[in-house]
Amino acid sequence: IKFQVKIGFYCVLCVVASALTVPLCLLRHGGRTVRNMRIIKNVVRTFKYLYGLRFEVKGLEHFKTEGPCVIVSNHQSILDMMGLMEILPDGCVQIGKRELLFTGPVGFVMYLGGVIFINRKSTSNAKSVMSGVAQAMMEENVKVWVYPEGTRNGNGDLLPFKKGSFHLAVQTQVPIIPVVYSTFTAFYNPAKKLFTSGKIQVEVLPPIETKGLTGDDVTVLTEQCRNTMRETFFRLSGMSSEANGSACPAVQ
Ligand SMILES: CCCCC/C=C\C/C=C\CCCCCCCC(=O)SCCNC(=O)CCNC(=O)[C@H](O)C(C)(C)COP(=O)(O)OP(=O)(O)OC[C@H]1O[C@@H](n2cnc3c(N)ncnc32)[C@H](O)[C@@H]1OP(=O)(O)O
Ligand SMILES: CCCCCCCC/C=C\CCCCCCCC(=O)OC[C@@H](O)COP(=O)(O)O
Repeated sequence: IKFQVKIGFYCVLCVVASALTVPLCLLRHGGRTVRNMRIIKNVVRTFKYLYGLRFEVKGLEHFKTEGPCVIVSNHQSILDMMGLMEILPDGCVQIGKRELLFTGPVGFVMYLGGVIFINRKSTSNAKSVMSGVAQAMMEENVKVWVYPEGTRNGNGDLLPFKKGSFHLAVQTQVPIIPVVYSTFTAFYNPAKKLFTSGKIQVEVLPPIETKGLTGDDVTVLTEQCRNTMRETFFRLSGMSSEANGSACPAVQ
């Protein structure tokens, strides 16, 4: 029951905070713009105190690169939104599934913040949205945050990566900046109905340059980036990776 109440409260909090933030965004900037993300970020960053969550962040200097880039990170839960806002650089929009647009005030505030919605059920639609993103990224100098696993995954490992964000980076020749969050399983586990306070280690990794790469390099690039993120994920989570690809808690 306590678990459901905490998650329920999180959803209510998101809805109420969004409903209050929508007028702020409209009054401040008049409509959809990535500049609203600053307002949203400041609101969301207060949520962690209600849940006793702490973020320990390393590598923020890697965000200091000027100009557009593609940020990729692991995706464990709807709670990731707090981790995202904890470190989100200015001028950065996220790619989200289209269904999120229809969540009332939450969808509206995402829209106002510039979130780009994709239809995951249609590869051709998702690809054409991504090529629009490529153009906007370069013309409007924005960064794009993508969850390359394409869905939430709380199983203590990373899912295979979708290639859309890597195509995007190669097509625009911008760097990829990986961000890794340690596993939530010690404090948040829906299967065990566990949701307590906890600490999350976050690491922003050095940019991966894509200058000179072509579409033919995307598969290798995707795999290399995933391997680096996976190693970091296990290290930050205090786990050791096994040769068969599964993960187990380190014996310490
Ligand atoms: C104030 C209070 C506020 C309260 C809170 C409210 C709001 C907070 C505000 C903001 C927070 C926002 C947070 C948003 C989080 C949202 C998280 C999500 O929704 S995650 C789910 C959606 N995201 C993704 O899916 C991204 C990752 N997916 C991809 O990149 C995919 O590749 C894809 C582009 C979606 C396409 O996927 P699909 O499954 O259809 O196809 P494949 O990936 O299998 O690709 C098939 C084939 O095509 C090639 N390909 C892919 N993309 C391209 C491309 N751009 N160009 C060329 N080719 C492409 C790919 O390589 C495959 O070919 P092959 O197998 O031969 O290699
Ligand atoms: C009028 C309709 C009202 C509906 C009320 C909706 C209530 C909104 C509830 C919770 C808000 C939490 C918003 C956090 C945003 C985080 C986005 C997120 O993490 O989405 C999950 C998505 O990445 C992957 O989805 P799947 O794992 O594939 O599934």
